[in-house]
Amino acid sequence: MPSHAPDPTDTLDPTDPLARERAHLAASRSALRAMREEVESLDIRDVAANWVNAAVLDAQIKDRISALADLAHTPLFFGRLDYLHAVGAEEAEGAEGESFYIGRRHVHDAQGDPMVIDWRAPVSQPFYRASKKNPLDVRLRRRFGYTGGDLTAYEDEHLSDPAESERTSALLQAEIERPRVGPMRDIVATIQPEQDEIVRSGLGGTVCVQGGPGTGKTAVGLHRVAYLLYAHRERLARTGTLVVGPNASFLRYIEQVLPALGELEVRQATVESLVATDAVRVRGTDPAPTALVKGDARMAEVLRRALRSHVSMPTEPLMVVRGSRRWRVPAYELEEIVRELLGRDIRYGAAREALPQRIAHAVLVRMEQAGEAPDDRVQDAVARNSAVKAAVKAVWPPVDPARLVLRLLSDAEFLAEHAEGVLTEEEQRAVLWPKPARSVKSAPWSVADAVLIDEANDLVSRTHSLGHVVLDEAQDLSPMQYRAVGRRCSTGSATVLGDLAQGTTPWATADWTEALGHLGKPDAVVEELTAGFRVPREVIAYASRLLPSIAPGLTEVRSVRESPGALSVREIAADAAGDTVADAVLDACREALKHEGSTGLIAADARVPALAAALDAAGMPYLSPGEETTADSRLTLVPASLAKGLEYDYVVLEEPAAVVAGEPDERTGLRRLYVALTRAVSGLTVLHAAPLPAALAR
Ligand SMILES: Nc1ncnc2c1ncn2[C@@H]1O[C@H](COP(=O)(O)OP(=O)(O)OP(=O)(O)O)[C@@H](O)[C@H]1O
Repeated sequence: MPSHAPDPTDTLDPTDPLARERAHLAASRSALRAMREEVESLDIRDVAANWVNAAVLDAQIKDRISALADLAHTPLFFGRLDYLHAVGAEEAEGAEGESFYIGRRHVHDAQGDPMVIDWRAPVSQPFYRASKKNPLDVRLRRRFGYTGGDLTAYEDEHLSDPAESERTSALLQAEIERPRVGPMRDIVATIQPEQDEIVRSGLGGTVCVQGGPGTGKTAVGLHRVAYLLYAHRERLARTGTLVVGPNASFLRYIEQVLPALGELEVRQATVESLVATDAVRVRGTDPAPTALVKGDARMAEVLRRALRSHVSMPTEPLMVVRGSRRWRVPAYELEEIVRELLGRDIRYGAAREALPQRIAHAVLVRMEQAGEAPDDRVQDAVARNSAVKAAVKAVWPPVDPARLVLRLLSDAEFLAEHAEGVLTEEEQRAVLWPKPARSVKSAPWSVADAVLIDEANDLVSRTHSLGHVVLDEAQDLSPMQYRAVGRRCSTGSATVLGDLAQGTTPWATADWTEALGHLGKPDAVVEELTAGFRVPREVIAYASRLLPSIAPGLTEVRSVRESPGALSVREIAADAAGDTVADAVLDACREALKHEGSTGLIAADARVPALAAALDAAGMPYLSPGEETTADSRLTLVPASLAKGLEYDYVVLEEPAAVVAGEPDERTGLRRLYVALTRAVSGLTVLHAAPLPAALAR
């Protein structure tokens, strides 16, 4: 596969391929400008009937204008495909194949002919999937290399030429090796075949991706939403899409990927923010054993029972007076109605709303039997009759979900009544608050409690389901949290991304099939990604020493990085307090900062204040995780608990033993360490004064 470097003189030669490609780039850019100008010049005064329409249209136009922006540093196209035959034509027809430029968005000329094809279009797919073994009718695949915004190189693969051997692409490799500054970026130019299969899998099915650190799970998930939005734009615009990530700093890190792909409407949230309500303020924390029980799926059954216990069987007949007549519905018949509603798979609130009409219907039957001919209006009126209302209130009272949970966590008897046979006595004691709470407002709600309230909410009235949800770092969710996410895609589909070896919660997922059951998607397909794009060979080999202790049986990541990576493990002297000497840490950071790109200083959460003070004292500015690295500010101080999902060119990891000790048990500690060890793109320096954990020291 020949690579072509630029020759400044040949830009003038129209027969030179690079010059021609540059000319196509220039022409595409002006075509894009023309498309943007056309939208900008739209006058909506005549078409918008009222100000609401006008505002909506105006917002859509603004979005469209920003989607049509030509970003100086994002190349308009990154590849070209020359087909052997016309797309869709029979090969025998011998029609000359067309050539297509593949880019982030569609660009057409004044005649409407395509200049650049969206990477998500069907004709673009072979750019990602075609190989020498299966050329997919592609004669030539060309990748473009850019320096700044300038097209400076290209690389050809003649996929249908048996004489040309298959080699890895230097441009692709260069893209993978490129140092990181700033937030996460898209990978449209270099999506790999196994990733593309996940990205383009249909909207109907849920896909779960197990993949080690840096295998591109997050990237794949985000590109899948972009793909689905392209392929099912109308449906998803109606139903909505959502990306769920572990914390706010992670969401900030990934937030620019979808807008860069032209998708501005995807909501991003944490599970906590999803279940948050105005009435319930989270300010409490649970000890691990409590959180473990509260996050257990059996809590859903306890809630269901507790809620249904509010329904009581009618013991009195109902008497409805209309005009001079009285209509009597006996208790046994009311009971039948209630039992029928209880037996149906409808929400508590929906059943409560249906009940007056059912009772009214029973009254109407009696009216008909007496020779009257009541119509629907009469039935409505009976349903609104005060006696009916009172009966409904007595039999099927309204329930406030937060109050229901409050009572379960405060009232040992009420809990025992509904947890009988579901939770052990010890488990019941674990979930009860030490002191009963008086009101929803003052209760010490925890994150796990908010999830319980969300479950109760859904039992009362169905949660709105979106069209597609991407769930990242899924391995850390409790069963109850999976359920919370699952009800937000109950009629849609999901992309579940995670790594069992990186689970650091006491309830971390041990098995994807079980987790997918909690999500309500038991039929989801589980795919595995094993090619590692982030972590260089030596570094991943070092981190993988932990795998047998933290997730036996998982496949080790195979780094596709060319660079072996700089790995340095240094023992340093401890100070009087037994801590690593801050000077050594600062020196290692200075050393790392000599390289291009970002540096992350990762340490046990408890060590962060001391390190922050040392950095301040040394006059070294630093960022918090998720804050954007810039050319001037490239050092981030990262508490180990926030490192998940993030990456830095160079990582200085302070005191592995402290990272392990920061967690309640050793396995979780080693998993936390595994996460910290796998954040580096180019180099990792491990500094320790305490002995290294045995699994690592091996
Ligand atoms: N096909 C690809 N081409 C170029 N870069 C890629 C590709 N796939 C992934 N990467 C890069 O590899 C890095 C790791 O990707 P990503 O964060 O998606 O991995 P992950 O599996 O979610 O990792 P973790 O388990 O640590 O959260 C990112 O910088 C991403 O851009």
